[in-house]
Amino acid sequence: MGLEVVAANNLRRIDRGLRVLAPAKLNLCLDLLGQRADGFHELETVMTTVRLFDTVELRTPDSGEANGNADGAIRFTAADAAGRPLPAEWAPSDDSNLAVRALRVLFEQTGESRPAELKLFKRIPSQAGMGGASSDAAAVLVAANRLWRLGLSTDDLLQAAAQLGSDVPFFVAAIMNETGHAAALCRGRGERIEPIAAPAGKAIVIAKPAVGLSTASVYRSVEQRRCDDPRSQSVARRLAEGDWRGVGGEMRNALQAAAMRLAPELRAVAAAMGRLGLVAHQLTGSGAAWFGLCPSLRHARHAAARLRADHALWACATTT
Ligand SMILES: C[C@](O)(CO)[C@H](O)COP(=O)(O)OP(=O)(O)OC[C@H]1O[C@@H](n2ccc(N)nc2=O)[C@H](O)[C@@H]1O
Ligand SMILES: Nc1ncnc2c1ncn2[C@@H]1O[C@H](COP(=O)(O)OP(=O)(O)OP(=O)(O)O)[C@@H](O)[C@H]1O
Repeated sequence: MGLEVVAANNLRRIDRGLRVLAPAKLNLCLDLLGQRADGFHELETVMTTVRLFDTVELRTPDSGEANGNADGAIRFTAADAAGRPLPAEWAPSDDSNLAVRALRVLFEQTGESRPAELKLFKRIPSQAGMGGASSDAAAVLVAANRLWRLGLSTDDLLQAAAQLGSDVPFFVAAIMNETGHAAALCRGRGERIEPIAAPAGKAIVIAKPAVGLSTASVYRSVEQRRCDDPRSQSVARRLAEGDWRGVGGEMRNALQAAAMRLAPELRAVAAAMGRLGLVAHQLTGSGAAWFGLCPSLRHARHAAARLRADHALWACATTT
């Protein structure tokens, strides 16, 4: 069977299965509204997907291979974009990978398990605040539901997603979108999503130092757990209007100071971004990636090339 569009350009039928593009996200604004009794933080954050993707392939094993692949058995492999074995610091290549855990959560929720072949190709850097693991998990939930016609509603999928992580529901909503692109104002732990009808195609440069940051450690190190002047709602309005300079004028990230204390390397990244003529720049999520809004894609490409050549950073130019 050849490639055939199933429902959207980010979800395609492949032999015995589905291939899904799992996008990265950036937090254009992140406000903390206090710490909750369960230890999590109440958030208001504006998230957008960007056109940098991991690829998830989910298949029903060939009947010839079914031997030893019992009902519910998951054969999982993880690789880089070129199909080479994944370095351990990128993501686990065993059952602890969030993509595998997503399949198990779905099997538990539906009471139905299937033999499955799951392949993950990573491009999104890890411990970057770009939601790579969360997006992979969301891609698995959407793919499994479609492939095996499990009949879960969007609400069921969002509920399964919230069990896997605070960012996972945002990605389920994004991947279920026609275009695979989404922006949203997210509240609660991050799982309450209010979509923003934002124009796509805005240019961005992203850079990450070699160091990664653990999300839990960054939240633990925050000094001010409630923002005096939350800006996410205003950034969401600017984004809906396509006002990139307006977004740049108001955006901020309440986790940035804590991330910079834990990874002092970020000072050099911020300084390098500051010399590139960007509209605005800041940390995404809990880091360690840093991004800048650019006046054009050409500008973003030039900026990424300089960040790679002059500062030896992982860097890419992309769009929302
Ligand atoms: C930094 C962000 O990516 C911004 O979008 C998210 O807030 C983090 O989302 P995530 O990686 O899906 O996070 P989870 O896996 O749910 O939580 C990881 C850890 O981050 C902390 N955490 C996360 C979300 C939240 N609203 N408050 C928190 O304090 C908790 O210590 C938690 O144990
Ligand atoms: N599919 C996966 N991809 C990447 N990391 C994974 C995956 N599954 C589990 N992990 C583990 O989760 C950790 C953090 O994941 P990830 O890179 O998505 O976090 P992050 O960039 O901080 O994203 P977030 O914005 O959600 O906080 C990694 O260090 C890795 O050990």
